[in-house]
Amino acid sequence: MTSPDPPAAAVPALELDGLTKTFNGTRAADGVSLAVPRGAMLGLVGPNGAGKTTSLSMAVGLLRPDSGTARVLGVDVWRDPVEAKKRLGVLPDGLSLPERLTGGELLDYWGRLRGLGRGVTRSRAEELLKVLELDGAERDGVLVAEYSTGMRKKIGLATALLHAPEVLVLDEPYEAVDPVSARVLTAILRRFTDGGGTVIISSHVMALVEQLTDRVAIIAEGRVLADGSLDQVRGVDATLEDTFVRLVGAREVGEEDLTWLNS
Ligand SMILES: Nc1ncnc2c1ncn2[C@@H]1O[C@H](COP(=O)(O)OP(=O)(O)OP(=O)(O)O)[C@@H](O)[C@H]1O
Repeated sequence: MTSPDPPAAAVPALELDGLTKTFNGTRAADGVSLAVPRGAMLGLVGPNGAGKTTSLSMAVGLLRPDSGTARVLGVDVWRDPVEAKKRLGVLPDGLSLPERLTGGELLDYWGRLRGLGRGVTRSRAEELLKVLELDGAERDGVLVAEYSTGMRKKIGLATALLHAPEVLVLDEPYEAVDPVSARVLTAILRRFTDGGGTVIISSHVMALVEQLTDRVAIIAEGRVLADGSLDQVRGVDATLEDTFVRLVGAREVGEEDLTWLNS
């Protein structure tokens, strides 16, 4: 007898099980397992080269794992990529976008790829450009090729949101974004989770993760070292940064290092 399917609400928004990836003998991800409940905002933190981008790329169908599975709302990303990707909005690391289009033209193109109607795409694109303060550039006919780093991040986010996904996976969404736009981004993400959506972001900024997210996972050398609610991971009287440094290990700059920098 097969066991009955779990109720829909009990199925995690994102479930990673034993994801592993080796590049040229280096284990970038070494059995990464995580379950992110629906409606949660999870911050994925870890030092440079910890395996965050590798894990997120495998989680969203951009990088094939050597082993392990990734499920979005119960749908296997690698077995049923079309169905899984309908539910996913992704801001990948180093996103490459068609360059010779304005932001509005890019969103129009993206809407077609996503199978959205013309009218829906146009009204959502207009709203996204306005909220993300890219409407001025649009009026001036600025091409994505001419966008600043922060503007590229914002238009990338707009492409991730356009089809109204249920799960957002954003690799360093706040990187290079000015403080005013960062507030807008936070408001969008909060509204998204308030409406039942789930957000996974990676970031190096511990204070931001502490302020924004309700769950956190710490990853180092391709392994998840801690995962849970903020209080579970850091305890009640430690900061996330303290916990991060304790788990990952501090590196000191010794007196004898870089002495040639002293004048
Ligand atoms: N395409 C690739 N080819 C070879 N090695 C890779 C590739 N992508 C990642 N790596 C290696 O895998 C490891 C994990 O890299 P990854 O980019 O996942 O780390 P990260 O946690 O996202 O780092 P950062 O915080 O610096 O962005 C690193 O050792 C990196 O050099």
